[in-house]
Amino acid sequence: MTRYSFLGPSGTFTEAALLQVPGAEEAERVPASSVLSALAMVEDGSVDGAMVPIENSVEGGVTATLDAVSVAHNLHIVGESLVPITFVVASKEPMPLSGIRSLATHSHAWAQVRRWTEVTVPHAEYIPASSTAAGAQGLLAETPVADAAVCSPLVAEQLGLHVIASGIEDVSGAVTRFVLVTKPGPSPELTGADKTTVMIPLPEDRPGALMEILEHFSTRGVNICRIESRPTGHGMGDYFFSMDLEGHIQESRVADALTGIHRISPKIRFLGSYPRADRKPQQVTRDVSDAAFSAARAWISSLRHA
Ligand SMILES: O=C(O)C(=O)Cc1ccccc1
Repeated sequence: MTRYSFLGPSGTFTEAALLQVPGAEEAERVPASSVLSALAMVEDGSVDGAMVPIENSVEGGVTATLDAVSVAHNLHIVGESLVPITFVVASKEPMPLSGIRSLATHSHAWAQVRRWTEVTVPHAEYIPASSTAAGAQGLLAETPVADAAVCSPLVAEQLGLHVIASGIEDVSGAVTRFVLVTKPGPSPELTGADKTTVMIPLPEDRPGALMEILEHFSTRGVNICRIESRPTGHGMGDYFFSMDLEGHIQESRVADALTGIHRISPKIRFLGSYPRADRKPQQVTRDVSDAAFSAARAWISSLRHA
């Protein structure tokens, strides 16, 4: 039976993301207490894959995931899921908002309700929890971790908690993007609506290196849908770029752009090509189509072998 780890316990947004994976409902789902331990289970072979948050439409990248996946040499992204995020405030017994002195939740959730909490419960202390579901569960412990929790409506319902306020997110319509990570292997097949994730170390002492890298994508019509710089941890000013591109490594324009970038940044790492969660088909202009690339290659080859 397939085994997947995820940021648990049951009822997290990450589990909702995992449940979008075909077959995950029947698979064994192994809760982990952190993103890093979910990924470690993939590395040590105790699970086949891990679902972890990577990017939020309001807060940006999830640095723990970006860094872990980019730096590890034995992890590969094979899929993505998008989960709409909405939060409630829940407590064990009914209570007025004015009575809340402490709120337990995950740091990403806290970051997304800061304005609401500042205005509505300004004196409430933030009690960090390893996930929104863990924070909610903590209310039922013999010594409750907090007066109330910020969690999903589903967790509040599953645990029989009282919902004191709902829709408390500062920006409505927020979505979190999660990735399914496995050990390295062949990428899922080309669907025509795919993404590719790469990690590109910025070469030192090369003025204009970032511009040169971006030009390779630009001239081949490869759209960048996420770009983030992260410190390598090896010294001040030493950075890598984490990027998502539209397209699949099996498409010439993507492969050709990465071939060009390899000459500028030989330590570039390919982290996977996988189907887009929104299935939005790729519009490829004629001059960067696979057919255009193979016609160009055939032409050069005919010149070299004449
Ligand atoms: O704590 C959770 O439920 C998670 O899955 C992490 C998270 C928290 C807030 C928004 C998105 C993901």
